[in-house]
Amino acid sequence: MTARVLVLYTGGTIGMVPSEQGYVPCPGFDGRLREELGERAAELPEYDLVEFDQLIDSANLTPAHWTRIVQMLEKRWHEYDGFVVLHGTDTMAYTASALSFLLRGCDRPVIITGSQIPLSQLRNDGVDNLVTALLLAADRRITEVCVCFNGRLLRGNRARKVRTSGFDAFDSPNVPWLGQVGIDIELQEDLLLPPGTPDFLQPDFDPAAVVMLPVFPGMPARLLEAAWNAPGVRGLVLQSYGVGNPPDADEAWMASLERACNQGVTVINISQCQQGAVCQGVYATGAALNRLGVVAGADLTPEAAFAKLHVLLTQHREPQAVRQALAQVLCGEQN
Ligand SMILES: NC(=O)C[C@H](N)C(=O)O
Repeated sequence: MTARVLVLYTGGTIGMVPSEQGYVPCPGFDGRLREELGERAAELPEYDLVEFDQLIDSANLTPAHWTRIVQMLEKRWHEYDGFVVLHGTDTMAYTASALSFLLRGCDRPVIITGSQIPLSQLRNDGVDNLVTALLLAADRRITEVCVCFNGRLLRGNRARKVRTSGFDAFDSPNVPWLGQVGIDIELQEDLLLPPGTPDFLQPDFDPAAVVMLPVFPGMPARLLEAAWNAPGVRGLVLQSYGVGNPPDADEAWMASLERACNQGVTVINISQCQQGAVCQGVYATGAALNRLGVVAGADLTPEAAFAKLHVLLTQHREPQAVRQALAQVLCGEQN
């Protein structure tokens, strides 16, 4: 029996066409793709393609789009062996992270891809990325959300966009790739997550619930205050220095952070470094955060920390419960 794959086109460069203002998403991707693939389509897994009613440049992504994607997949989950989500690269890592937390108990491949140059252009990376994604979406050894780009298979919640214009735009700086595509498709089977039993979440996200802030030298306390004290904010992703160090000598700044924690805002601390983990306590500056109840975000990427906090805030009301859940490893997102 041949595998059947559902492709969901959400927008992004892969299906864009030129306009006077630059590239814009364009409906009718299925027809353009089948024309491009021609007879080669017969060698691929059988696929159906559905698209968002409103295609987006992924710069316009909001958390509501994550729920929309889950709804569209969930409705057809048992009709297909695997799924490809075509997405813009700008916020692909956010969506890959969010889907990994929302598609709880995932038991088949969900491969997210896109491209740096549209399929409509002579020289493009869209065809290759899509063909590889289709083949991987038919591989039942994969039972998790992955990003596939330029021959790399990455855990979705570990992936980051690391280049603006190179075809090798995605990497997972803190963990090895799950697979590599050269002459052969090589999967690191020992690294893949085991299948679960689907129990998907389709939350009604409050887009205002989470803010993310990098610390910078001389950052005024009032900026921190304005961020966490804005209406609706229940979570703050703080991107501190090195192994998780904030400017603890700034009393007003630390007092603001303490007020945030005391007023029920869940704060997770991650590093501005590309690689490595937060360890609050190596330095006295970082140890100050332990006293306030700031969650140490281990080696989470900013995208995964943001998405994890958003999802957990829809599941738990009590800040203490959110903090406890944040510290757990849910689907390979942190060590
Ligand atoms: N390469 C891309 O897909 C970039 C585009 N702006 C997007 O994220 O939708």
